Amino acid sequence: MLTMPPGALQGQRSAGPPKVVGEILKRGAGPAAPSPTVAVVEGTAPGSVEAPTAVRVPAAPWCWPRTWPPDAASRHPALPPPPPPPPAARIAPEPPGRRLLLRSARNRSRPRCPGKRWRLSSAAPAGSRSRRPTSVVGPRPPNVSRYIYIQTLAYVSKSEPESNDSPTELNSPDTDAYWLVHNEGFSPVEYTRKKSSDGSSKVLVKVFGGKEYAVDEESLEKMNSVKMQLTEDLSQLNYLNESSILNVVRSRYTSNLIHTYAGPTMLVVNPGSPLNLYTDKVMHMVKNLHKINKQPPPHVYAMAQSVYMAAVTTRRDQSLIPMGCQASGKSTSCKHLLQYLVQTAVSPNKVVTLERIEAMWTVLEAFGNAATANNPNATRSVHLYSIDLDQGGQIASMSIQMHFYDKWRLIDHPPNEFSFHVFYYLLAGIENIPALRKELYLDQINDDLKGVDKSQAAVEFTSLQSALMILGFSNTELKAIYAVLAAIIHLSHTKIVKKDSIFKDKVQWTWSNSDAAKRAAKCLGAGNTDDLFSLVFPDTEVFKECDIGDQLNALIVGLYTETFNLVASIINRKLAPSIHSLCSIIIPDYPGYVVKSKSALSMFDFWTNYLHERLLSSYHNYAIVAPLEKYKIEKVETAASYEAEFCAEDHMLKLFVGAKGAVGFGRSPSMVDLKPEPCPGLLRVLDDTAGDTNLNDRDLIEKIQTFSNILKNGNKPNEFTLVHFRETIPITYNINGWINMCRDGMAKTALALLHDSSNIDISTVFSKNRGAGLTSTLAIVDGTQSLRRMSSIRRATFGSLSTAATLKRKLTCVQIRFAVDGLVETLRRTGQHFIHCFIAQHEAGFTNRTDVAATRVFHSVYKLQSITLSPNSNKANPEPVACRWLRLPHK
Ligand SMILES: Nc1ncnc2c1ncn2[C@@H]1O[C@H](COP(=O)(O)OP(=O)(O)OP(=O)(O)O)[C@@H](O)[C@H]1O
Repeated sequence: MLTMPPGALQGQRSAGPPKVVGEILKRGAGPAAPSPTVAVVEGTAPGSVEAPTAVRVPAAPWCWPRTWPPDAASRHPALPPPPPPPPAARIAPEPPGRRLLLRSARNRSRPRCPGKRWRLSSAAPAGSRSRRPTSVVGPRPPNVSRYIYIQTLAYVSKSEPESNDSPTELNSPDTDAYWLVHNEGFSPVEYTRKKSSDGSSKVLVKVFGGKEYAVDEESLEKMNSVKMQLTEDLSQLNYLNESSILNVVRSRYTSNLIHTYAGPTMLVVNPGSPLNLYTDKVMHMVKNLHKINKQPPPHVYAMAQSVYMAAVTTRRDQSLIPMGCQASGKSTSCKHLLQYLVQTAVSPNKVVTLERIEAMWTVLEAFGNAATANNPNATRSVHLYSIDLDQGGQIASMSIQMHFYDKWRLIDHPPNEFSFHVFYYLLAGIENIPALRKELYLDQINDDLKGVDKSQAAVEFTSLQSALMILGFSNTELKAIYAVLAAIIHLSHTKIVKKDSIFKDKVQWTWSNSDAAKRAAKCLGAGNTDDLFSLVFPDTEVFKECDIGDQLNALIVGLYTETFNLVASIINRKLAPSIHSLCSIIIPDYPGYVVKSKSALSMFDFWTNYLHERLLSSYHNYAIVAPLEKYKIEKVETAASYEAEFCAEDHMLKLFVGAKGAVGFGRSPSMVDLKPEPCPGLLRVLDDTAGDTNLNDRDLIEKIQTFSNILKNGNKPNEFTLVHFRETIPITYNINGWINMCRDGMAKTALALLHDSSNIDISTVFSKNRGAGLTSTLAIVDGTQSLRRMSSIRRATFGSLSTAATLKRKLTCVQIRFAVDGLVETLRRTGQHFIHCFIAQHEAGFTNRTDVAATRVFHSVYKLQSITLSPNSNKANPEPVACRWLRLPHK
């Protein structure tokens, strides 16, 4: 279980930049540096990037056309097109009053637009080109130091985006430039003239300084002025299309500007290596800009500040939800958000301090993170951080909820991946504590750290220990936790095998490695090996041969789950005293989804993707459905096609939860309904199959295969494919062992074993702790203000266990469904704010269309929001470009 290939731990914390991004950075990033071939893609993890057919991009943006692939002409054979229809203005200009109304609504929910605000308050005469009289910032407030004030002024002057509302600019020759979208990416071209000789719809475009091509008009996207290249807010773009959005994000990224506003949400591109962006100075700057009523440039700190202000002014719970694939930077963003909040809303009682937050992070990473193929420090558990604010807007307390984690990783994991960090830390670090090592019999384990950077792991163990001390773990608690971890390590060295028996008709079982079993029994305080065996398998006759091994695995999982629960509950004890709080800021951190993987994905990835689907649905509702509803009420005209394209039914959610369950997703509670339904969802099929003890994996795949036509069979008989995220990312799952994983037989046994342990430390600590062991799958740690307010999770999980569904509810799969429902419902009740995290993929051309699935998902939202909400929408032709991505075939 714990064996690691060489170099396993070497890359963890000190991993440096992911390979791909590292290569980009090596080429040099900065305004003066040549633009690297970078497309911003979400969904391709660094480790799994396949180098696409790269489009070579010269240094200056205006030379990009040379990258046009040689076979482009054959793909777009030159045919004379008919004259183009004038681009239809899809959105009627808003009446002035209504526009104001909309803008004010937008301003409430998002950071203010600096340019607009400045022009409104400017004393400059009409038509003046002077951009910034100092009066805009106003006199220095008494509480702002002169130094900071001057610095801030200088910063504001630099960060002011280029003015883009002058009609002359909009009609500049720049606007004759287009992006030509092709299979390899997008290239800037000059629109020349229509070809109509053969009556086809092809148009002639000229690559800057190069050849002419006849292309479909549909493949052209209007280019924005070059001045908008580094715009801070995508909604400020005059022409919103996928190429322009990617071009801005890409250009900003190469200038080390990794944050970009996109209406009320924010995009963050993972720089891959630490940038000097998260310093105290930046934090002060964001705070000071806020004090002088000025919108800070895009930054996660700015996002945290606006969410904090929303919580304080509305007294309503707010949430900040990072979204993205594996290694896209979600956890890093969460850390920075927490860091800013803790330093801004200083806890008066000193309960929540930066030191404790960092310690909490270290502990949770050790227990809940693991090295995967895509990320050496991948989050493998779902957490919800809740910061509770008091009447004065200061932090009263903080709590974490741990929802579910990749417990199956304890038993088995892909060959190039590892188990949870804590095991390696313990094995390496305990070498420096010989007495404890001997006490836990870990001196007899010598192969688990083969190839591991032991010194690095030992350093991590030291910091884990100091973090545990900071969080108030007592010596007894530490000893109990280490003992259970050591027992898990010993149990992983043994199996259950058949024993030679004198009774021919009776099968007898024993430990394959009785020494390891003995050590485990001693660590757990469970007597000798026979005692442990009879505790785990009270009646071996009822077990089938294949189930015996599963019982042992389930015991290991049960023990680790209880330990993880205990850790979470002790952290909460320290950070969440019973103090009255008014509202909370909630930040979820959860594993990212995997887009490209060499092997089919596991059940945990299935659940993670389900969670992502649900959050994407919430986001979709927040960003598209809700604004459209508002327009309807306010009788603002919008393009009908938007509704058709964006508000279409979400087939994937319907597939997951059935037609009935999918109704009202994102807007109304959608707790799992266990009553029979004619068209049950995929999750129900899983529950039903796992609930029937006579069925196995083969039955499950049979049921799945006859389930729906949008669900495709994988390459192998035990695989199936789902096209996730609004039908953009196909993901293949391998269902081997799913049914056993769903049946959680040993949770109670593990808890009972710990409670009845003859090891006083273990029995005291585990029976004393209330939060531990409520269920084996999720730890709902009780007792804090925010949790009392957000009772949905507890109700969903523990309510009415006497119904006929009780049995089913004990299944792991049902518990995870409840956990996801509860989590999404908790977030739904708050004011939601989203941060989209992305990975830059080098050598992807300007964008590899087949890889930008998530980009397709997110940009459409900005297109809609920006065009309908942007003050620019009636100044130039906004030319909403049809969403081709919806029609692109998957490769
Ligand atoms: N803003 C940033 N600045 C510097 N490095 C970053 C930033 N964001 C992410 N990284 C780096 O990228 C790597 C992956 O980040 P992180 O673990 O936060 O991703 P994640 O989305 O949480 O991944 P997973 O879903 O696998 O948990 C880390 O090594 C981290 O240091």
